[in-house]
Amino acid sequence: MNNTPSTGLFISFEGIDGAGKSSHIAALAQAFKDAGRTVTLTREPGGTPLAEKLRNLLLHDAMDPLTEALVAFAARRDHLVQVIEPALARGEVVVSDRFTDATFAYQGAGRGFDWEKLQTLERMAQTGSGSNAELMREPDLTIWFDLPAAVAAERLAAARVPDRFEAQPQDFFAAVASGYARRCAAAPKRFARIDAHQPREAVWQQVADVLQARGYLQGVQGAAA
Ligand SMILES: Nc1ncnc2c1ncn2[C@@H]1O[C@H](COP(=O)(O)OP(=O)(O)O)[C@@H](O)[C@H]1O
Ligand SMILES: Cc1cn([C@H]2C[C@H](O)[C@@H](COP(=O)(O)OP(=O)(O)O)O2)c(=O)[nH]c1=O
Repeated sequence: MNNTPSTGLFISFEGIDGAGKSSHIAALAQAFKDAGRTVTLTREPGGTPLAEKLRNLLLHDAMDPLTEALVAFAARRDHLVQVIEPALARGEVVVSDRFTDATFAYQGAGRGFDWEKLQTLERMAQTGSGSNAELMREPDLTIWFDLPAAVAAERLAAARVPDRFEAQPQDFFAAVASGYARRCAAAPKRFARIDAHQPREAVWQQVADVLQARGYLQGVQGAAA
């Protein structure tokens, strides 16, 4: 039964590489579908043909930190205009694997790029992307998977061939994690911190509890595979 409101809802998932996001994003999308909502499941960098090309550059070509930030925000702008805003205007649930907090965490805290300049770019890229010219679009909820960098490294070593970011040393990911903590402290209402250093079922339960507590989804069943 669908008794959730049919206004658009924008949820982002964040965390260092290997934090365990991917294991839960599809399950959350399915839970919304089971509740009768239409879901747009997407990711950053990416989500449109142009942004996927920019993703490929970002993940594989060396570039300086400003270029990296500009490429990330260029991809984000296209993603917002082409996909996220239209879906929200249709009343859908948009679930994005990463959004702007990743740029603050990776390019800001990780690469050391100036935080205030990122805030300027954030305002430029995320304002006026939809019908409201004044609105700076942000997620309604950001689910942050917090995991020590050493644990994420162990998980990834067993899992996949690293890309340009995943190949970074553990110190880089400790810095990235501190960037997420800083963004969380600055926007405590938008952020929900998940203790990702738990078995999958316990992590899923925390995600379900957050959605229930915020009134976005009632009686969430089942754990991620
Ligand atoms: N709670 C967990 N405990 C142990 N391993 C996990 C857990 N969640 C995910 N993993 C494993 O860790 C690796 C990284 O998970 P993944 O979901 O791809 O992370 P992310 O999408 O955040 O980079 C995968 O091999 C996955 O199977
Ligand atoms: C959105 C975004 C991601 N990234 C990085 C984080 C990740 O290492 C990488 C891609 O993210 P992700 O899709 O999580 O990688 P994977 O599919 O391999 O799990 O891009 C940035 O550096 N800046 C950004 O703005």
